[in-house]
Amino acid sequence: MNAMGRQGQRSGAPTAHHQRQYSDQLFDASSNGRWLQSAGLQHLQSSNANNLPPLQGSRMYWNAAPRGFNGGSGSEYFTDPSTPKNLQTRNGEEAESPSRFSPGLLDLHSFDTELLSEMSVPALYDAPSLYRSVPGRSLDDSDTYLANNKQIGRARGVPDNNLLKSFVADKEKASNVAKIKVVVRKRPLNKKELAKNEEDIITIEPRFSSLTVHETKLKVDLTEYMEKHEFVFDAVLNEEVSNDEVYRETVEPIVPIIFQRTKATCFAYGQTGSGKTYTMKPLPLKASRDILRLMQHTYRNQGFHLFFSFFEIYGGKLFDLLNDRKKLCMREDGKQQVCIVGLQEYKVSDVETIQEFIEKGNATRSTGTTGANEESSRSHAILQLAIKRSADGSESKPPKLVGKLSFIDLAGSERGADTTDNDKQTRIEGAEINKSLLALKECIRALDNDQGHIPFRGSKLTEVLRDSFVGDSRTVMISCISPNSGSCEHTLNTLRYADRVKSLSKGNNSKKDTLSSSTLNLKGSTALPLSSILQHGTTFEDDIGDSWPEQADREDYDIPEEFQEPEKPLWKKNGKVDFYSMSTSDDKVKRANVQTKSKDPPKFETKPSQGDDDLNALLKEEEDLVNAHRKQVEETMDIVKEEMNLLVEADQPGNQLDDYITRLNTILSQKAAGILQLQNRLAQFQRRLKEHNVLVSSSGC
Ligand SMILES: Nc1ncnc2c1ncn2[C@@H]1O[C@H](COP(=O)(O)OP(=O)(O)OP(=O)(O)O)[C@@H](O)[C@H]1O
Repeated sequence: MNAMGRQGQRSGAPTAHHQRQYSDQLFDASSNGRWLQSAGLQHLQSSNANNLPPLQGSRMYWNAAPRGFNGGSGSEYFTDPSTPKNLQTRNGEEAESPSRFSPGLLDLHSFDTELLSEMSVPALYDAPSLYRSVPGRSLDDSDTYLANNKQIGRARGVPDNNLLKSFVADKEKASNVAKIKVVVRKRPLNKKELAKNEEDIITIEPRFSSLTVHETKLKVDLTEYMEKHEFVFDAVLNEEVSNDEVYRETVEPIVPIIFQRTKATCFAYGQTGSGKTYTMKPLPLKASRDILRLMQHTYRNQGFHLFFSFFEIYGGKLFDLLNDRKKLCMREDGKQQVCIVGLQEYKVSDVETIQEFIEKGNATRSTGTTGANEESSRSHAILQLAIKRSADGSESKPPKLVGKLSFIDLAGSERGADTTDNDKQTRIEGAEINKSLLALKECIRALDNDQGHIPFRGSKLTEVLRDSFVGDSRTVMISCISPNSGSCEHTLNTLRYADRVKSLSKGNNSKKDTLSSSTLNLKGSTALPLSSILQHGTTFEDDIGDSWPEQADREDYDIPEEFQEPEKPLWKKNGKVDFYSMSTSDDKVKRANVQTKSKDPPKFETKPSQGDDDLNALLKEEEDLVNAHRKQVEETMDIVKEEMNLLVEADQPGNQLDDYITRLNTILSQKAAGILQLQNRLAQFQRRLKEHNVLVSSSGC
């Protein structure tokens, strides 16, 4: 049975729309080989489209159970799908016809973002609780303020001084909302895991937005030891955190700024069964509620409208979830802007209608069963809330797009290696999913790096999201992790992915060259010692008031010194030792202490053991340094291996993948060169230590 059959596609009567057949891009297997060769991985070349490695999987059967976004709990599903055309609002009125504003050929860009008269971001932003979880708080609490807000209804007029000031202040607040926010959510152990007595290997320190993965490893002699991996993110949410709190931490802060010509994207990433759908489900409805409130209060009578669309990307193809899974086409116009041909967009003005649409869409989504999740999303579902505005307040002309909030429930990042089922369809699904996850990561990196070229064409997902990534955009990534020991490797992969996405997000978006950005990405994957962050003075108190605190500057403790400064002489004839500057803050503290000591006039050490002690301590430091770098290289190798797996499974080369491999190779060679340099230094040091010992013993001490 083909993919479509298995999805139970409906043959609902298509509405009359312009459609253009989209033919999937054919990928050149030879270029697949090229990038593998460039990475020195020719042996993986056989893993191309015609010869994929057997993907294992515990996916047993196809299951078209509805799932996806809705406003309810994880277990709520839509049970009574009706076609959107027949949708009625609660008060019996018919919902706006999709064709009223949707011309059938929906060009995501044809409605140019309107040049709005400058308008303040609602003072909702003033509430610190928007950034920190306060139980029971909702936008309702702000209604009184909003109703009295003098800016209401004035924004279109000539701004007076205060309004202007307020606008500037609000604008600043809006720009304080980081371009990329990475939040991690841990789910509780499930029944299966509890029954198997699986351990919870994740500890969370919410105060420092940090978490530790406790990985059990085996030594060569087969004794067990524990390796700790520490990570720090913008926020880390433990298993007790409610969906309301997740909303407050992630989406609530960006809702007001989509009225400010911002396009925001919120997506969940993680292993299959880690809680992505559970997390994403309630967010769109909560956001719609807040958007409608803002429209009805702050922006009342200002011509704003909310539009709703919901579609999925399955196997690289687009399907309208609100129009009987009608196949959609994507095309680029002359300005390289993406249009989704035939996507139904509905004007909505009440929460009930939105909920019905969400449920309707969820009911239509493609799901399957994986080992970790009986109802696994095998597609990326994209729910978009678009804010549009009628230019002159009248509805004679189509309204223009002002801002957009996209919610993406990504398909599970189950790796080929985890699946035992190697049926072709499953492999194609897996390859497509991995390809898009990889492409998404690349786009986010490129964006945050302000790179001129954003590799949107890496996948359908990124092509579709193109307009959410250009211009003034915000991205919230929620990384979902499973706590059980059996998921340790996946959890580490998810956290490394998240860390690499985050590693470039310092809020300043300064230009960085490709190489250094890649270096940072890779560095970011190395677990950050909490101690070093604390030493940088970042405290919880410092973070309060700053919604999305910037990370401590990683360069301070992550860039190997040998790449920054020329080597200094190690040991001078007068017996005074010059110390290397070290790369970690810990080491810097040590060095500072040692240097303070060495300010005293050097005394001739009569006890050889003292000099030896100093030198031995130094030798130990050198050894530690070499080991640290070796570990870093090993970790980098792990990352490269993981990326390679993804690339192979994604099975789609593309130019950006070539570039990516080249960058990884460069970083690896740099790291290897660094290790070699350190080893030479160590050997040199050992020679000098020997000389020193000879000197000391010949002086008769
Ligand atoms: N934070 C949580 N609290 C309670 N239950 C949760 C939580 N997160 C997930 N679950 C439960 O775990 C199961 C799997 O979650 P979910 O379907 O959201 O995973 P997923 O990451 O979307 O998987 P897939 O990628 O396969 O679609 C569901 O039964 C869900 O209700």
